[in-house]
Amino acid sequence: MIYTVTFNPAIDYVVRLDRELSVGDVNRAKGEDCVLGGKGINVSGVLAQLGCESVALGFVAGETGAWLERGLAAQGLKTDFVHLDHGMTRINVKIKAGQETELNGAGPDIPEAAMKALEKKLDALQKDDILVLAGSIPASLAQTTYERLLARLEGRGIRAVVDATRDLLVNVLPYKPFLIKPNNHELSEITGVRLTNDKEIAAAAHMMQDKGARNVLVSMAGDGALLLDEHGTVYRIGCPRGKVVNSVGAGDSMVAGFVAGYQQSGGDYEAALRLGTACGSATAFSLGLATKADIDALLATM
Ligand SMILES: Nc1ncnc2c1ncn2[C@@H]1O[C@H](COP(=O)(O)OP(=O)(O)OP(=O)(O)O)[C@@H](O)[C@H]1O
Ligand SMILES: O=P(O)(O)OC[C@@]1(O)O[C@H](CO)[C@@H](O)[C@@H]1O
Repeated sequence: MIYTVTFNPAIDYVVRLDRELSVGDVNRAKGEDCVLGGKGINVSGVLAQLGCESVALGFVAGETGAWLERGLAAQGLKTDFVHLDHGMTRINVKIKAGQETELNGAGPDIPEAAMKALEKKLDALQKDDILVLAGSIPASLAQTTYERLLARLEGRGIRAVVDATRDLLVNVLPYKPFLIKPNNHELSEITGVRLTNDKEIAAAAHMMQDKGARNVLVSMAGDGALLLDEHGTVYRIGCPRGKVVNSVGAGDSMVAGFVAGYQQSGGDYEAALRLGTACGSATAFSLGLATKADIDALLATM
């Protein structure tokens, strides 16, 4: 089974402007949509499109949390959230003007009792299960939070996939995650190296592998992705063509496609990278997350 964990789910309020955002003025929207989000939840959504069952874990709070939970159930997703007594699941504002601007909330505090409730759920994981830890954590939690979960699960044969930034990601490396997926900017920030070409990106991916990551998938938005697999092979893939509508969730879709592709191909990394790319790009070319039809249509062109 695949489990995703979203510490900080969100309702994504996507606002479209027909001009550039004018900071400090009243901006009138051309239209708006609400999309259920948060990185792990997005991974679960795309996995479902690909025919892979998953359970979305994490924390929800307040009326927005209840709305999110109902919406996911209506989409047929399995969830098993810890309910927080205080605060509300955040609403993240995504402004689609000439450029994309995002305003992500801090999210509700997660008390120790709620952390323990999540750990109890994770204790039920079995050998060969996949655990996806994706996205930010509320400011009240330590940057060792993902590390704490992997330390508890160590030695149980669970494959961890981690999509996070800075210390939250770096701290899990000693626990040998199956996959990490930084984008090129995040990788540059972590390694402290300016990355200007594939050779430099591959070298930075090797640095992450030396620290413990088994597979390193570096996404580069419209420039595609580079994979350094656990055997030391580097794969480079470009993007299929299309019109970018909303790239929010493209990285999560790539993670979902990679995991599904890996499982469905019996461990073929090239196939995993191809499906990951099709999913990432199909989401970038859609308003919300990619559907199976969108993904299949792009795969046929690759
Ligand atoms: N502009 C684009 N055109 C085509 N494909 C794209 C574009 N942006 C993203 N993608 C696809 O999605 C994948 C992941 O994108 P990206 O590198 O932006 O991830 P990310 O930074 O984690 O994104 P996010 O945080 O918005 O989910 C890319 O490797 C590519 O396949
Ligand atoms: O604040 P985080 O947790 O880093 O990112 C949250 C978020 O931007 O990630 C998803 C897209 O990847 C959105 O659905 C959501 O709003």
